Amino acid sequence: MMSNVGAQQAIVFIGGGNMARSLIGGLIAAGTPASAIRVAEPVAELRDTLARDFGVSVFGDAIAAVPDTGIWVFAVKPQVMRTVCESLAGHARAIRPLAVSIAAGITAEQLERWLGGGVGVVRCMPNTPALLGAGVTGLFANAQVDADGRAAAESLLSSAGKTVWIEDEAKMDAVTAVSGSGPAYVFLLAEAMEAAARTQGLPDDAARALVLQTVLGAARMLTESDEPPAELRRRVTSPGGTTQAAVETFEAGGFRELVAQAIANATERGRQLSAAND
Ligand SMILES: NC(=O)C1=CN([C@@H]2O[C@H](COP(=O)(O)OP(=O)(O)OC[C@H]3O[C@@H](n4cnc5c(N)ncnc54)[C@H](O)[C@@H]3O)[C@@H](O)[C@H]2O)C=CC1
Ligand SMILES: O=C(O)[C@@H]1CCC=N1
Repeated sequence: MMSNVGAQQAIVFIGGGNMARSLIGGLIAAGTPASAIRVAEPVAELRDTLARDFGVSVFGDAIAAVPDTGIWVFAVKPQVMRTVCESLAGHARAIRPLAVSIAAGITAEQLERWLGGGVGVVRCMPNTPALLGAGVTGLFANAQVDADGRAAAESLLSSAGKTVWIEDEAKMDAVTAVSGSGPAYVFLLAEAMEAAARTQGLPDDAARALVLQTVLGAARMLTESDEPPAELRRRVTSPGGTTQAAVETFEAGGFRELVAQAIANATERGRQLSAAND
């Protein structure tokens, strides 16, 4: 979907790190003019790269960057969010921006309070495939956000991939644990499969090519066929064959319970990030 955010109001990213870079890349690729995007980032090297790669305006300090902007995207770590928001509260009262946060754990109530109250907040959780326009983002809007604000946030994040609105904010920590962190689980599986392939004597480059294309092919089957994962798995698994030997090993080792526990722990860490940084 084409982004039309840039045509309406300037966007400022507060924090120009990894996720901001992914989102900015997505916005530019979707047609948002670079002139509509500003980035406040204290690290000079990151500022220079963003300006060079995307042509966006860069600032060392958020206070200098926010005037005349309609959308503030908070892309700093949860640990610094309170300080950053409080430093902008005066400007938030004057400008009444739409505040969009991508920070794990930090709640819309916290963001609104730190910004001085009466601010529309959309709490989002994107993921790194945003860099390729292949991400997915969960979004939650507080009561101050009107239909136009929802549309603006959705347009912004849809440059990064698919969007899913979450009506119960308490579930945003689960979104973070499933899709925000999720790419890392797939990368971990790929790492483990590559190492195992080498253990079985495959050369490094062959191990890598076999694993990467298997992950890509399986992801495409998951998303391009109508079959559920269990059915796709069943079709690979010949009775008494090689896949059965592997899958039985996973099951015996508690693979499903381990995944459930990992996602439960990640969800709980989101809650802790909120409490610890209040
Ligand atoms: N990395 C990921 O896969 C995802 C990260 N997130 C969230 O995105 C946020 C950013 O994460 P990353 O991009 O990975 O971290 P990062 O560390 O790459 O980026 C954060 C940036 O904020 C800058 N910063 C620090 N203080 C600042 C200030 N006062 N004003 C402006 N900028 C300031 C830092 O210099 C840094 O470049 C976090 O809150 C994280 O929870 C959300 C979804 C996925
Ligand atoms: O690990 C984290 O806390 C962030 C949020 C989701 C992905 N990275």
